[in-house]
Amino acid sequence: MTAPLRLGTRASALATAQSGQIAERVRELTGRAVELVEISTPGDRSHAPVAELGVGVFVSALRDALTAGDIDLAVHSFKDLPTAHPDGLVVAAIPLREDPRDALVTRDGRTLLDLPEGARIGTGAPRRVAQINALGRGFECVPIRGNVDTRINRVTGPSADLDAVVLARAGLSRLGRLGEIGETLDPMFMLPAPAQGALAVECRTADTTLVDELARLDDYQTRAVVTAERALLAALEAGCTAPIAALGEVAEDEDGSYELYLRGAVIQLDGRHAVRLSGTGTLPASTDPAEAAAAVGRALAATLREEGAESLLESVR
Ligand SMILES: NCc1[nH]cc(CCC(=O)O)c1CC(=O)O
Repeated sequence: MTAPLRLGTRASALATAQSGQIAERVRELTGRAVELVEISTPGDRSHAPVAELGVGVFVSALRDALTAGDIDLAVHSFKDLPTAHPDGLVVAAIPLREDPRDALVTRDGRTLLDLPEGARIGTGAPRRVAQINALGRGFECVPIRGNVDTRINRVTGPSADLDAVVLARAGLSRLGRLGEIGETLDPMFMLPAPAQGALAVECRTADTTLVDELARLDDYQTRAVVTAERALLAALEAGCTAPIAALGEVAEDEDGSYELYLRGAVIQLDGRHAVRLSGTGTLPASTDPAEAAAAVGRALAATLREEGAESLLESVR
C-alpha cells in the first residue's frame, strides 16, 4: 500500500476545481490515491493588481512546497507560469487544453455589439485592455481583481457597477459557469494569452516513477501549441502581464505529421498600434514536438520584432 499522492492547490474555487479534475484523472490512470493539500500564496492574500505583484506570484508558493517535499504534484494554470523553469522540477504533463478563447460575461446575454459607447468593461490584463481599445468602440476598461465569482458579481450582482467582464472561457468551463457568457470572443480580434486554457502538472524531476505515470495525462497537440506560444512569449522577453497574445492550432497531414499554425500579436495599450502576424511549421509525427514547436514560436517572435513589436513593448515596460 503506497501513501496517497499529495496534490498541492491554491484555495480559490478555480484552483480547487481544476486540481480536483486532475486528481480524478490521476486516480483513473494510475490507480493511486490522491489527496488535495491547500497552499496559500501571497497572490491570494494581496488585493494589488496582478501587474504590480509581478509574474509568478501564484506559482512560487506551490513550487516551494514541491521542492520542500510537502506535496508531490501541483496543477498550475499554464498561462500564469513564468517562462523560466526552476531546477529540480518538471512539467510532467500538459493535459488536453480547454477552449483557449476569452469570453465576455454580460447581463441578459448581451454581446459586444450590444454594448453602447462608454460601456464599462472590467479587465486589468494589458493584453485584453489593448485589444478592447483597438476595437475603437469607446469602451472604458476598468481594472478588476479577485476570483471569478467576485468579477462576475461586478456585472450581475446586486451592486453591479460594470457592463461586462472579460474572463478566460476555460476558467468558466471548469467552474460550470459557461451559461453566464454573453459572447465568446473571436481570436481574430481578441487573441488569447499564450497557454490560456491549458494546465501544467508539475512534480519533482527526481520522482521518476511519478514523472512516467503523469506522462499518461499528456496531450501531444496541446504540448505542441502551448510550447510554441510560450516560446514566442519568452523570445519577446515578456511575461504574462505584457500585451502579448498568441494562439497555436494543429492540423494533421496525410503523412501523419502535423502542421502548426501560430498567430501572434503585440498591441499597444491604447490600441492605436499593433503587430499581428502568423507563422507555420511542420511537427514530427511520433517524436516529441517540443523543439520544432518552439522553433515556430521563436521565428514568429523574430518577425514580430522586425515589424516593430519592440517599440510597442517598450511603451509598457
Ligand atoms: N490570471 C488568472 C487566471 N489564470 C488562469 C485563468 C483562467 C483559466 C486558464 O486560462 O487556464 C485565469 C482567470 C482568467 O483569465 O479569467
